[in-house]
Parts: sequence; C-alpha cells; structure tokens
Amino acid sequence: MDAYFRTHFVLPELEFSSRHVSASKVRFAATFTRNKPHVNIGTIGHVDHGKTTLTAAITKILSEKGDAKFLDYSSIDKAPEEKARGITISTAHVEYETDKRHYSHVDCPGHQDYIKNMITGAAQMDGAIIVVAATDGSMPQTREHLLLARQVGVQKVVVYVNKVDQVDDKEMLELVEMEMRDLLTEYGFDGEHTPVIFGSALMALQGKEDKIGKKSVLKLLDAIDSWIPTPKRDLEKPFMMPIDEVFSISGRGTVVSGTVERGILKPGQEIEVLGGKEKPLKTTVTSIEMYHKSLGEAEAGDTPGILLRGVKKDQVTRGMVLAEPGSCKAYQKCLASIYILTKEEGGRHTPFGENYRPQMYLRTSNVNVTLKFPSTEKDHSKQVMPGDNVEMVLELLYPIVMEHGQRFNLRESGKTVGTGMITRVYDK
Ligand SMILES: Nc1nc2c(ncn2[C@@H]2O[C@H](COP(=O)(O)OP(=O)(O)OP(=O)(O)O)[C@@H](O)[C@H]2O)c(=O)[nH]1
Repeated sequence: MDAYFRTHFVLPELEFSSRHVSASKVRFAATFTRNKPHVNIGTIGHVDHGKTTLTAAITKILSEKGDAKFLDYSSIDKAPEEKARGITISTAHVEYETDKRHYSHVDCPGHQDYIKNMITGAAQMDGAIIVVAATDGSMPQTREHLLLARQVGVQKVVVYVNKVDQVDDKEMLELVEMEMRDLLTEYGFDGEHTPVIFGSALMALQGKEDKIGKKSVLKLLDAIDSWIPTPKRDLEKPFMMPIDEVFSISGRGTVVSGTVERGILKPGQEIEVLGGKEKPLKTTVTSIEMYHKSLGEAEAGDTPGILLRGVKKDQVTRGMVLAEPGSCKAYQKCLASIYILTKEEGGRHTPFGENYRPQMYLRTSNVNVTLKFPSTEKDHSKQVMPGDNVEMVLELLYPIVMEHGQRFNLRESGKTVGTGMITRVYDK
C-alpha cells in the first residue's frame, strides 16, 4: 500500500536542477512571490554578434530601476555547468522583471551549448531575442538558431540588430532588416510584423550614446512584453496524466498513479486510457486520492492515485496515458530533432547508420524504435557521429501518445545515447 501513496516518481536521470547565476529582488531558492506573469526567454544568434553583451546590458538598464541585479559580462560568460540528462551544458539563467512581467532569461555560451540547450529543454524558451550584428547581417548560426527555435516550439521572436554604433550607412541597416524579415518568414515566423530593434548592446552596457544604447534596450524590452505572449497555463488544458504505476486494491479495483501533466480531473469524470501495448479503453474515475486523503480534484503537478471503474489490472500498464477523451492520440511514427551524446557525455563511442534500434524513453514509457533518415535526405548510407545534431524518423514498435514539442531520450544498454524532441507526428 505504501508504494501507492508515494508522491514522487521522477527518474533520477531525468531530474534537472537548474542553478541560477543570480536573482533579482526575488530569489528562486527562497519563496517565490508570484505577482506577475512569468515568461522564459533567451538570446539566440550567430557567434560574436553580441548575445552576452546584450544580456548584461538588459540587467544593467533594469538594475537602475531595481528590477534586476546587474550582471557584468564576465559573470554571464562564465556560466556554471549544468547537468541535464547526463549532458553537461553551460547556461546562465538571468532573472529580471519589467513592469508587466517576470522573466527568466537564458544565455548559453558557445554554439554547441545552444543546440544541446534547445533540444534537451535546459533552455525552456517561450520566446527568443535573435541578435544579429549590423556589421555582418544574417550568418549561418542566425539561420540555424532560428530553425532550432521553431523546432522546439518557439512561436515568436524579437530581432535586435546590434553593433549599430559601427555602421553609418542607413541603407545597410535597412538591408539587414529586410534580410531578417525574409529569413523569419522562411522559417515560419511572422516576418512582416516581428519587431526589429536597432541598437548597440555595448553602448548600453557602457552607458554611452543613449539613443542607440539605453533607449534601444528599453525599446527591446517593450517589444518583448507586447509581442511574446504569456504561455497558457497547463491547468486550462484538457486533463492528461502519464501512468507511472498500476495497483490492484482488493475490494476496490484498479488504481493508477502518476504526475498530472496538465489540466484538472474530478471524480465521476469520463476518462480514456491509451498508448501502449494494451488496447485503448474508456472508463470513469471513481475516486482520487493523494497523501492518504481523498481529493476533490487533481490538477497539473499533483501526484494522485486514481481509482478506475471496472478496469482490470492487466488492462492498463505503465507508459499509457490517462486523458480527457479525444484530447490525446497515440502514434507509431514521428520526425524528431536529436542530439547524439559524445563519448565524454556518456554516450556512444562509435557512429551509427540507418535502422539503428535504441529504446525511446518518453514520459513514463519506453519502447523499441528504429531510426531512419527522412525522405528528404539524399544519402541514406551516411553515418551519424556522436556529437551530431540530426533530424530522423522514428518508427515505434507500438503506438504511444506523442505530441509535437515532446522531449525524449534514446537509450541503449542502460545508457543514454541521445536526447531529442518530436517535431512532427505521422498517422499510419
Ligand atoms: N562595437 C560593438 N561591439 C559589440 C557590441 N556588442 C557586442 N560587441 C562586441 O562583440 C564581441 C562579441 O560579443 P559577445 O556578447 O561575446 O557575443 P556573443 O554573441 O555572446 O558570442 P558567443 O557567446 O561567443 O556566441 C565582444 O567583443 C563585444 O564587446 C556593440 O553593440 N558594438
């Protein structure tokens, strides 16, 4: 019985504890006063275009109003190393607030860190600032980061054209703006309406040339406040809970437990159990319990035990999902963006080719998958090296509930070899 009432079911391997370089008036470690909507953002863009300088400049300008703690360039650039799913990543989480919202801003030194951060979800971004130097215009990583941003579900970005202090030619700035708008449209963003701000992060940081310095940063923050939407709270979405454990309670029936991913559930509600080796089924919630107490409703974040009416223990298994009927679907094939861990990160020592068969770990399920190159890939004999970021098609042994934006791990012989994110799901 005790196991039934256990309240945490987090795999140690999946645990990600984020250390924050600093905090503003409210520290993450202490009690968090939630008095403004919270949004996660970050700086993306080509190497040396000024992402870290801009991050430092934002904290400087906001610290003047007491809305951030000023972090100089070096304390952001020497970001602590985080451990996420066996991968070491450098990230600086910077906290600040505007009049409207509270932000957690991530700046990751190094191009490779960006890729890992975006795919593993260490950098959860609801929106992003794409930094582009007026002196160079769009460069390869400007494109790559935009593509990744879209792949990990970022809907809106704001453009900061940096290093304006080094460009006298107005036409050159117009050209960069046009180029960026075209690029945004090409990658599925709203190129026409996306705010484009011109400025100099360095001038702002040094307190010089207010017009392109401080004022540009304030304009940028206004643009972020108004253009990047506050994410929808998970409580408002239809109920979903991945099943962690299944118990048979004598005289009562079958109880499933897990952590509620989203929504609210009340006793008496009709519910669907799907995704996994067993057949999908519909049933009714008889009662909900947590911490030995009966619950009037379970909501996102809770870890309840849910008693299902008329269901036998062997009809439901760990890895299946409990969902509001019609709100989730199980699929057997998807397209994903995957980062393959290096040997140093605990991953494979050797490359692999098409038809590689690891295990896919997604939510509480694990299933055998076959990896194939997408049909757009011309060379199907190519090898994927540890350290590569690849797009591949995953064919699962049986259907599970998968969604666009969902993160997963690939494992082989008990070790994590890759980490990915689903970018598309396919009906059979
Ligand atoms: N002139 C001028 N130089 C700038 C400006 N912003 C940044 N820089 C300089 O550009 C260089 C790169 O800036 P960073 O902020 O390190 O660039 P980054 O994009 O974070 O670089 P990575 O983290 O290596 O990808 C530094 O020497 C900055 O001082 C600016 O507005 N004007």
